[in-house]
Amino acid sequence: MSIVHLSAITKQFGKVTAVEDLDLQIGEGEFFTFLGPSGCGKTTTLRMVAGFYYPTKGVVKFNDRDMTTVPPEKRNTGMVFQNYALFPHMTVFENVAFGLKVRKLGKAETKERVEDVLKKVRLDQYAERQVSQLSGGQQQRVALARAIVIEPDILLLDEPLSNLDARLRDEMRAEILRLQQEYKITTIYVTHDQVEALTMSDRIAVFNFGKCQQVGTPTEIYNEPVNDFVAEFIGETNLLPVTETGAGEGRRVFRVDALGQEVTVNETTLNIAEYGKEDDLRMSIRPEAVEVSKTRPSGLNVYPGTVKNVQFTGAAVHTYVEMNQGLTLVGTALNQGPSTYLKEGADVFVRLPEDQIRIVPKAGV
Ligand SMILES: Nc1ncnc2c1ncn2[C@@H]1O[C@H](COP(=O)(O)OP(=O)(O)OP(=O)(O)O)[C@@H](O)[C@H]1O
Repeated sequence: MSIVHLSAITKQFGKVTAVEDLDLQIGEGEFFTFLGPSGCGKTTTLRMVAGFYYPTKGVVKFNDRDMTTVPPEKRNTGMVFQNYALFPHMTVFENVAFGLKVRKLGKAETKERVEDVLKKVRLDQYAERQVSQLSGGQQQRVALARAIVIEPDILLLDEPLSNLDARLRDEMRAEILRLQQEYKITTIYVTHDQVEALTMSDRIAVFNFGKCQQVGTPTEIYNEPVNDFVAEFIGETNLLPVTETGAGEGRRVFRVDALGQEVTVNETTLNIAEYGKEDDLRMSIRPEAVEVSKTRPSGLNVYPGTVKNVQFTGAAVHTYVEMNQGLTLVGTALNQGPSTYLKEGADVFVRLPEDQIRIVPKAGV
C-alpha cells in the first residue's frame, strides 16, 4: 500500500520553479531516496512532504488523507536535517524528549521511550551530556533518536550524512538502515551521493531541474536508464550521440559519428527507454561492459584503438583507449594481475557487446 502520494506537485518561489508537475508514490515501509544534483528540487519536495512548504499546485496525500496544507506538527513525520538542528544547550535526553514534551506525554513514559531509543542508537551512556560536547557522528545519532522517538509514520532525512567524514558516513549508513528495518518506518532520504542512494534504497527517484527523470530500484536505474542524464549521473558511462540507420533480425543499427562506425544493438535487450526516430539519441555503455583486448575478438562491434592511459585502483583497472577522431572509450576490468595489464601506446581492440548497449534519448529540460 502506498503511504505517500504526490500528485502533479509544482512549487514555485517567485519566478523559480523548484519542482514541476511531480507524481510519486511511496510504499509502506519503503526506503525511498530522492537523488539528484544540487538545486534539482529534492529538499523542496521533502519539505512539501513534511509540511514546511505547501505546493503551489498539486496534492499531497498520506494514505487517503489530503495533507496538502496540513501544518508539519499535525503530520506525524520525523525529520532529520543536514545540520542536525539540535538544541545545543540541552542535554541529549532533553533533545530527544523534546517532541514528546510537545505532545504532552507523561514523565514516566517519556523517560522510558527516550531511554529505549537512546539504547537503539547506542547513546544511552550519553543521556546527560550537553549536545555541544558530542562528536558529529554522535550528534547525528541524537538527531535520529529525536526523529524516531515520536514514532513517526514517515521518517524524512535531508542529506543527514553530508557533514561526516567518509568512515563515519559508512558507519551511519549501516546504522540508519538497521533502525529503518527494525522500526519498519517508511523513509524518504535526500542525497546527491549516488553510492549512498544505490546501497541504501529500495527505490530511487532521480531528479534534475525540478523534474523527476526516473523512478526505479537501484539495479533498474543503473542498468536501464531512461535518458542520458540518468545514464551519466549514476555510475560511469561511455555516452555518444548516435543516429538509427537500420533494423532487422532482432537487431538495430546505429551510426556513431564520433567513432566513424556503426554499432549493432540487440533489440530484446535494447532498453526500456522510449524514443522516437526524431529524438536526439545517445548510446550508453558502462565501462565494465567494454572489452579491451590485444587480439581481435570475434563478434560484432569490434573497433581498433590505442591505449592512452591505464588507471589502477586496486580492485579494478580502467583502460582508456583512443579510437579514431580523438574519441576515448573507457573499459573497466577486475584486477587479474600484472600480466594482464595493457601498456600505454599498445594497439588493442575494443568490443562493445550488443546486449550491453543502451540507447537513450537526450533528457528534456
Ligand atoms: N525558499 C526559497 N526561495 C527561493 N528559491 C528557493 C527556495 N528554496 C529553494 N529554492 C530554489 O529552488 C530550487 C530547488 O532547490 P532545492 O533546495 O529543493 O534543491 P536541492 O535539490 O535540495 O539542492 P541541494 O542538494 O543543493 O540542497 C533551487 O533553484 C533553489 O535555489
